[in-house]
Amino acid sequence: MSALPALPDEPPDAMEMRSSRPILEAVGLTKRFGAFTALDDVTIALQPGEFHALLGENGAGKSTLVKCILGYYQPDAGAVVLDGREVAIASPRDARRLGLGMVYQHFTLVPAMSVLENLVMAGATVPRVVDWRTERRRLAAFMETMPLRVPLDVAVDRLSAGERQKTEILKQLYLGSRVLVLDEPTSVLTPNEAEEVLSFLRARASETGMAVLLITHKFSEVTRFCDRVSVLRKGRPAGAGKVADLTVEDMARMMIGERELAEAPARAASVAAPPVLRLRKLAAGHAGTRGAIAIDHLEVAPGEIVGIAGISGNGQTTLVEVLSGQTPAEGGVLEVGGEPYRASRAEAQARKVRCLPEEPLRNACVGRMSVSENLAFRTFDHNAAGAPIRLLDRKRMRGEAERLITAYSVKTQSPASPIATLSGGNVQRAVLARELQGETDLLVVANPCFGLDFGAVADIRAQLMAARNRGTAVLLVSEDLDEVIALSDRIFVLFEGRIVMETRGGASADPFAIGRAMAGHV
Ligand SMILES: Nc1ncnc2c1ncn2[C@@H]1O[C@H](COP(=O)(O)OP(=O)(O)OP(=O)(O)O)[C@@H](O)[C@H]1O
Repeated sequence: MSALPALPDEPPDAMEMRSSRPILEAVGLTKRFGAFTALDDVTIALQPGEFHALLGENGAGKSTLVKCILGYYQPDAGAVVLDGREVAIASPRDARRLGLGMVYQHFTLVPAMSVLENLVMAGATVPRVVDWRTERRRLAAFMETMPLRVPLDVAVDRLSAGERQKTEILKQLYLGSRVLVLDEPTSVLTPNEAEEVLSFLRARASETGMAVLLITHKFSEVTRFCDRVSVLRKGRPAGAGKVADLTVEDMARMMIGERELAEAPARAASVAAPPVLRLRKLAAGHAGTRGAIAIDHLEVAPGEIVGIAGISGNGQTTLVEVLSGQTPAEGGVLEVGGEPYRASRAEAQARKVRCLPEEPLRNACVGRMSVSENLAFRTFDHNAAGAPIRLLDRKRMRGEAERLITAYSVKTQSPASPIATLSGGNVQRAVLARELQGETDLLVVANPCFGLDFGAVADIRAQLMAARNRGTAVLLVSEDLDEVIALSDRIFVLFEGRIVMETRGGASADPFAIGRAMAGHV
């Protein structure tokens, strides 16, 4: 949000001055899942000291590629070459021993252990008896050299999302990773934290010769931090080059080919009407603890999008859990359509309330069940006319699933595939497809575009605006401030569980004022 500071002195292609032999090459990697080829003859080379972006739409094969390199999957063809020599990487442990590290989108730290314990225990070889005094001294000395700060003795579950992400990165540096793969590392960071982390890693790569492979959906991160880019489309190489020689449009075209993108419908004028959702003095969670909420007053009317802006951990999750029936409210008023609401499945059905929670694979799907079954969660127990049925109508379920898969461009091998085998972005599309079916009076969405490629972001924002224009009341809870501003009619800022600011959305919103309120400065 603030003006971006200058990049480190070294020019982007400084790595060309160094040895031209790549640290790491993945050559002709192919990976099949049954009859489906997720990765087809992909080659990528990382030079010492370079920051290399890996781009591709959801399901393009980015995670599969890095999982093949890091020993999570065994490729069906191709080789991984390290310092000019082919290496066998049978497991993630082998990768770690070779100095190949990864920072995932989800956290891999042990929540109950301290930062110190996590970093020491992550070592490739942990002695049977740990000399904690020596380990602490060594780690403290290492931390002294790091501009990223996290407290060593605090349990990881007490850290903010940003601190956890920094701990994951510090862990990899402490382990001495020479190649670092970052899977959308900034998705849980505030704009300032993202800037801090990427600037630091960029400088570190230039200084030490470490190569960084950055998986991202944000073009601004590519143009600002990366030297080169490789693009995948449908599992195949779709282009590569120096970032300095490419425009954002060039990279976008490589990703999507000739396809055209959805255009967001214009915001229709709204008509004054009584609110669909009404909260008064709503409390949930243990007062005074992280994540607890105490919301004085919040209303969402038909045909409006109300955005809840806030840094992760300020009560958004609890709010969505209360509205989706996962956490009970401890006091106050929660009404939908003018009546008290407890968010049971029957009530949600009757009042036409739909919800897209955070982490939909965990919170809104059963991973081992098929895409078709997951898409039918709302409808499997009644027929097309809405009457209850006793026997599952599998034919209708499959037909409906095929319709939704096409309408929402969900990439799946078949409606019968377990939903857990879909890429993250495609799970998100599938759940949104399910939740937007039929008439919806209230739609609660949490971080709807998290992890989505730019084409999917355009599709989903268009769907949300269309739902609003049809008269649905939409509560949009998002950590992406740009998204909240672009979509919302009104914005509320949540800080430590309370609404600390209300303002208009759209072009008249002041992102700096909202950003200050998000940080508690009002
Ligand atoms: N274990 C698996 N079994 C079957 N299919 C899989 C498996 N893992 C991945 N796939 C399929 O392989 C394709 C590539 O998935 P991958 O996760 O590599 O995509 P991605 O580019 O990382 O996407 P995203 O940006 O959404 O994370 C997808 O169509 C996915 O459904």
